[in-house]
Amino acid sequence: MSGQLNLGPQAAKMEGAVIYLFGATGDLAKRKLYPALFSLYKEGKLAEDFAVVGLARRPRTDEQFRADVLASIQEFCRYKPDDEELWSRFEKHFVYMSLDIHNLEGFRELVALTQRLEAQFGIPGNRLFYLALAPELFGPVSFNLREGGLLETTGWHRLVIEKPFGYDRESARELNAQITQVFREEEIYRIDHYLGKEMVQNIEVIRFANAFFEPLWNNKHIANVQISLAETVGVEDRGGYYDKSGALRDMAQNHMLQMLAMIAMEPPSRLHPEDIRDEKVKVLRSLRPFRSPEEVYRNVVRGQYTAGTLKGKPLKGYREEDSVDPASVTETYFAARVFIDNFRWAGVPFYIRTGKRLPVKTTEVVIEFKNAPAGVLFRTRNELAPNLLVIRVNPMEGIYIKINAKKPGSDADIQPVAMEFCQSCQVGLNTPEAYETLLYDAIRGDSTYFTRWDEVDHAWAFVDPIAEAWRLPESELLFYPAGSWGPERAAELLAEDGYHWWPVNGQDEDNVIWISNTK
Ligand SMILES: NC(=O)C1=CN([C@@H]2O[C@H](COP(=O)(O)OP(=O)(O)OC[C@H]3O[C@@H](n4cnc5c(N)ncnc54)[C@H](OP(=O)(O)O)[C@@H]3O)[C@@H](O)[C@H]2O)C=CC1
Ligand SMILES: O=C1O[C@H](COP(=O)(O)O)[C@@H](O)[C@H](O)[C@H]1O
Repeated sequence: MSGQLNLGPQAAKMEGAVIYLFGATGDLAKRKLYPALFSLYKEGKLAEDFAVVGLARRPRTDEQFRADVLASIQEFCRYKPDDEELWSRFEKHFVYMSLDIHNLEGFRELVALTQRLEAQFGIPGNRLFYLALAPELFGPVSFNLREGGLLETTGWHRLVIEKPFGYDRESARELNAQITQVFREEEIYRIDHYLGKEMVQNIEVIRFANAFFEPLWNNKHIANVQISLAETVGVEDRGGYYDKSGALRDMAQNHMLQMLAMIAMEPPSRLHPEDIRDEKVKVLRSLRPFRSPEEVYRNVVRGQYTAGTLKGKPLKGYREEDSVDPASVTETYFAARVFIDNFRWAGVPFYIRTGKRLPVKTTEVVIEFKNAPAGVLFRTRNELAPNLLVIRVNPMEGIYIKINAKKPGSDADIQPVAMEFCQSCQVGLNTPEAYETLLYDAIRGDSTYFTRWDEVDHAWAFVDPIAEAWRLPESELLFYPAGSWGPERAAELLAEDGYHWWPVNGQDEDNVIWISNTK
């Protein structure tokens, strides 16, 4: 039922709803959620039958709240609110109520406000509860929504929750037990914003809508898979959260394993949310677990940035960042060699890495194919480069394939040629933001690109032994200067298997010829 892939007769239907934004004064609402709502409205994806109730403890009048929303859209939205008539229609849908989520009486008052909004905007009793709150508040909000009477409605009700979903498997299970006392699994939409990205959703299309990739998509033809999620930013003003989380929990447990699952899953029998998620779960269940701390140390790299420079600008080390423990051992870099123990992928290493304060901001997936049979043809020529399929997720979007071809005018010298489809160059960088896509899907009831509980549970099962091994005194934290590519050990991981990390972000070896819709 995905809007992106399956807009057929069974496409999810857009219905009006009251959207309750818990955490309305917070950073996420400001940077992502208000801009997403405005873009949806501007593009006509939200009609007039909706209302947004901003909820947080701070006092705000409706007017102040609307001014905050306007400021956030001016700063962060891909559309500017310069059409006054459109803006004045849009802002009327926003109201604010000061509410401490522990105050049950306040939830009862919210019922009265809801009824007024439903009547005013002709909303048929549908309610979307978006929790842009710290996870420890998810349980109490859920209980108070039920006890306060907000779930007694003639329409649907859905709960959208932010990451992190737990700190480890046990805490995730506790959290899930709390919210499932109130909401059914199919009413819970767990956000992983990477699943809302155009090119992550495009993985399915590239794989399943092209005849020539899928037959090669296995251990007979693929040598290794590399997933890089590099960031130039440090921890910014989120040091308090990040120092307790680290790259493993912040990025690997969710975004990286989700991308890995999309690359590795079997074709689903239908493009139905449950069928797709069933296939992803099978991948996560097949991840080879690290059975001892030694296995973790052999296959996983844990790094932290020290002071360095990026584009000539001096940068502090992680331990000097605001709200970070000066003796912190939290990792800002994570890399691992991972295997999927199933028939399709047996023996194929998946190398995954993520880090803060790396030289470029980029998310890319490289599929490296096995070489043509060695020594049969062209053995006297220069060494052949392997074929690559590269999926560029973020911020540039597109794909390229790298093949070998004869160097024109030469004596049949062979050179690599990269053929690129740069999607963002063609449509501009104005593709929908992940949060736009996901909010739209949640309102339409399309859960394809939200993580189901069993996915989260299996991801924690894989990650927990790594975190446990890192707690032992013999675990080594490697340091890398800000602005570098991370600890050298991450390169050794691949070198041990005869591979190397392919350059990302369109950088490449000098001898590659580019054929691109950009150049
Ligand atoms: N910011 C980001 O980029 C990302 C955030 N997330 C997740 O989103 C969630 C929110 O993050 P973020 O916006 O950054 O956090 P902030 O700390 O900026 O905002 C928290 C919000 O919660 C409200 N709040 C806190 N306690 C209560 C309470 N008892 N009753 C009612 N409201 C309360 C605060 O408002 P007030 O103080 O007025 O009550 C504020 O609006 C977290 O789970 C985070 O991990 C996930 C990915 C990215
Ligand atoms: O979830 C998170 O993602 C961001 C990176 O997201 P992107 O869309 O900008 O690639 C990361 O900076 C943050 O630490 C993490 O919580």
